[in-house]
Amino acid sequence: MASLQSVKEGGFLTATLDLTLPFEAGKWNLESGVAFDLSHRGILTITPPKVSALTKDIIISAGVHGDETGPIELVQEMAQSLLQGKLVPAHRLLLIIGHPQAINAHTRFIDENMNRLFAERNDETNIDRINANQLQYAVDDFYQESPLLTLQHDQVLPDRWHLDLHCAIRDSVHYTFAVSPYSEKSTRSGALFSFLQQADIEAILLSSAPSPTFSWYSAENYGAQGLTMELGKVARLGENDLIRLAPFSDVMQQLVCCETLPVSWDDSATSVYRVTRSLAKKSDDFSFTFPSNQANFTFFEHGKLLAQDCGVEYYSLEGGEAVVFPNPNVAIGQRACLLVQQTDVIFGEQVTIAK
Ligand SMILES: O=C(O)CCC(=O)N[C@@H](CCC(=O)O)C(=O)O
Ligand SMILES: [Zn+2]
Repeated sequence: MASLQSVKEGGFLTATLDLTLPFEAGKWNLESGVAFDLSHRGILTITPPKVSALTKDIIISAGVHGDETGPIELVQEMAQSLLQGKLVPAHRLLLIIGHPQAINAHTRFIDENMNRLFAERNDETNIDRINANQLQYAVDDFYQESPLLTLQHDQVLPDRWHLDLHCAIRDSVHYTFAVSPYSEKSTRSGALFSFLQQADIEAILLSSAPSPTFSWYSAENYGAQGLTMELGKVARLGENDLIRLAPFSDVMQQLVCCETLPVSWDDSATSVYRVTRSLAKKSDDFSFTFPSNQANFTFFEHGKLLAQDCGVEYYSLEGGEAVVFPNPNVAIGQRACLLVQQTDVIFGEQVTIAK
């Protein structure tokens, strides 16, 4: 079946991954008034039948890492329901399946980690860089060409969100968690944290420095409520336990289809961590003192030797630290792990760390 027809019938993922067929762009409407614009492979903009000052601009992306397939299945499920008219969105949506070549190859990336390519426009010397640029342009177009911009008064920007869905390589003390990228902009709203709690996300990590990730790109450049969502553990396409992700999937659907969600916060229901340090790999000598499959959020008491790199030793800080995303095999210069400590937050229109 031609790829555009396949998307119209709900096969967004299948058409995105079929690289034997040339890409065919298209725009169409459903009787409900929902409008679709397939502008590039894996990039689908959906406009609701009517917009108001309460309408959000929401990006939901998956497949930035090709082997993280549970989230890709969630995006396909949502796309299918919208394309077949079973769900009617209340907000503008950009659905993205980010890296078809890596998904087809069942690998995290082809030549280099695409989720480290969002700090700037890239020289297009490999497919990861070409795709990262394509995603940057798609985000730019979606936010900059929003009809919602004309509905806002006093230079207030539309309410922008970006959920970049991933899953973890290793086991984790918290099966689901979110990473909130660092930005000087107001990108940690009470509504965002309330959404995470309603969706049963177990923990939230507050980054303390800019990162070259996709969700950071939207937060930093567009003030979006951006998150990297870690949803379970990697498995092959079709072999994911989506039941465990059902609370998240349900509330994500409500986010898309309800004009507003109730906002509330219970300090005891979600663990919040602040990133104390990001350890960068400086040489091939880098090693951890624990196994490479150590679970995310494993806690180390103060003074424990965690890693060494060319004679420099890294010990856990006062109060102890937990390790997240430990990976000694990253490219030199890249993050080998995050170290985090639990923190209290003050909940309000924006969420801040309690000093
Ligand atoms: O499990 C792992 O080690 C990696 C899972 C993953 O891809 N995580 C993201 C987090 C991005 C962020 O810090 O916002 C990544 O490493 O790109
Ligand atoms: Zn990932």
